[in-house]
Formats: sequence, structure tokens, C-alpha cells
Amino acid sequence: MIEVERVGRSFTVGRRRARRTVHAVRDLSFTVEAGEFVGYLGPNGAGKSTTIKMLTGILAPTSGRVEVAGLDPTRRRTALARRIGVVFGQRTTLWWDLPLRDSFELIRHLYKVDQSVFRSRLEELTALLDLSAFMGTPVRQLSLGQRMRGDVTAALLHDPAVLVLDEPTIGLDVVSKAAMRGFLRRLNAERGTTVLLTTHDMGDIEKLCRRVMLIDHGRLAFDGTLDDLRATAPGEESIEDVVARLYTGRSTTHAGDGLDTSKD
Ligand SMILES: Nc1ncnc2c1ncn2[C@@H]1O[C@H](COP(=O)(O)OP(=O)(O)OP(=O)(O)O)[C@@H](O)[C@H]1O
Repeated sequence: MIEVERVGRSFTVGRRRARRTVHAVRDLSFTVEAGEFVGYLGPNGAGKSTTIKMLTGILAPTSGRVEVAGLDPTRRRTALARRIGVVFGQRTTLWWDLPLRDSFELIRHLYKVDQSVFRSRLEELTALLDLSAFMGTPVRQLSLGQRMRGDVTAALLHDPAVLVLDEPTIGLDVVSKAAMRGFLRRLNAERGTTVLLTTHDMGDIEKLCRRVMLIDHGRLAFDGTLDDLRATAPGEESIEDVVARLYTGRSTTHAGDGLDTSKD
């Protein structure tokens, strides 16, 4: 469902003499099969957002090949938009001044979702995400948790095969977080939606992901199951500590995972 083959993305920053190249993503390869729920971890600045932008067609790779749901994201961005849903927890894709209901209606038009499909999908998502109390509320007046549920709904109205989530639980209280996780788990288990999740919340990873990929300095530093991840640091008690070890490069390499924390 997602194929990333030897992908690199660099940026030129600074002016004149201060000009330099930032390698945000380097020689990155991985595959995500249909129906998987994969956590995509990495410290700040590791290259997660850059990867997501390449998967969704916002950025073109400098080198290598990306394919999502059978399409090249950069060349077929519009076609791809019908097959994937994207949620950026830090920003909304909804219209700030419009009631939630109207934002959904606009999305229906943009994605050309059939009216009857839209109605039944919205009804289902409204029930699952408990939206009815604030459907008529302008997005600017929604709480963060309500807005996030609205954004997730917006990303799923066209029933995409792939859902890419960039920090979907950021800032949510424990109850809202649990509800969001429960919803995502069901979406993956019952509808078979493929999910790629970026988060700094290890609770998300433990509760949702069987497989975890970890990127550091633009390179894939780990790809394995949650148990494999724990096995990289047997002495550590929590998954936070295990991941912190990997981030700081103090961990010993887990057999076959090719941990690489070099900073060249
Ligand atoms: N448009 C850009 N121009 C220049 N440099 C960029 C650009 N976008 C990203 N970078 C750089 O690329 C590197 C990777 O950034 P990216 O946003 O992908 O990291 P991230 O893993 O998503 O981090 P965070 O967890 O903080 O969101 C960083 O060094 C960042 O400064």
C-alpha cells in the first residue's frame, strides 16, 4: 500500500556563504502492506513530517521512488487525494468560520463524494466520534478534542484506503485520547484501513501499533514489532525509556535492524 524506495529529500538553506544543504531524509526504504497499523517515530527534526509530505504529494523526493495506493504522490496528487486521508494534529483542514457540518459538505464537493455515500458515512462517523452536539458550531469555537474529531472525520468521509496521521492525539486529555485510540483501532480492525501514525506519545504506540519504524537524522534506524523494539533495551522498563535510548544513540543495535545514528 505504501512503498518507499531509496528516498532522499534535501533542502538548501541560508544565503550566499552561509548556504548549506539539509538532508531531511536519506536513503529511506520501507513498505507498508494493506491493513497494517504502523507507528512512525523519531526525535524532533528527524524527518517524519518530510516523509509524510512526500507520501501525500506535498513535497517531491530529491531522489528515489514513492508509491502510495498504487500512485506516484507527486504526479498524481489529485487522484491520490481520493485514496488517502491525512490528519495533521497541529493544524486543521477545516474552515475556521464555518460550522463543522458545512466544512464536511465542502469536503464532499471537493472529493466529489456521492451524496448517499456521504450521508451514510457521515452518520456513521458522527455516531462513532460523538459529533452531534457540535455539528452546528463554527470550528473556531470547538475545543481541541472536538476539532480533532472533526478533522479525523473530514479525512475519512471519502473512505480512503490509507490514513496518514501526524500527531492526532496531541494536546488531548486522557479521556479524549482513549476515545480517539479506540476509534482508530476499530477503523483498522473492522474496515481494514491502512494507518501510518506519527506521534511523540508512546501510549499511542503501545495501544495501537504492532509495527514501529523509527527515523533518526533522516535514516531508518529501526523497523520491527513492538516486542523487537523493547528487546533493543532489555534493561529499560518503559517504552519511553527504550525509545529515548534509541534517540540518543546509546542503545546497542538489535540484530538485523541496522540501527544507524551517524550524523554525517
Ligand atoms: N522546507 C524546509 N526547508 C528547510 N529545511 C527543512 C524544511 N522542512 C524540513 N526541514 C529540515 O529537515 C529536517 C527534518 O524536518 P522534519 O520536519 O521532517 O522533522 P520531524 O521529524 O517531523 O520533526 P518534529 O518531530 O519536530 O515535527 C529538519 O532539520 C528541518 O529543519
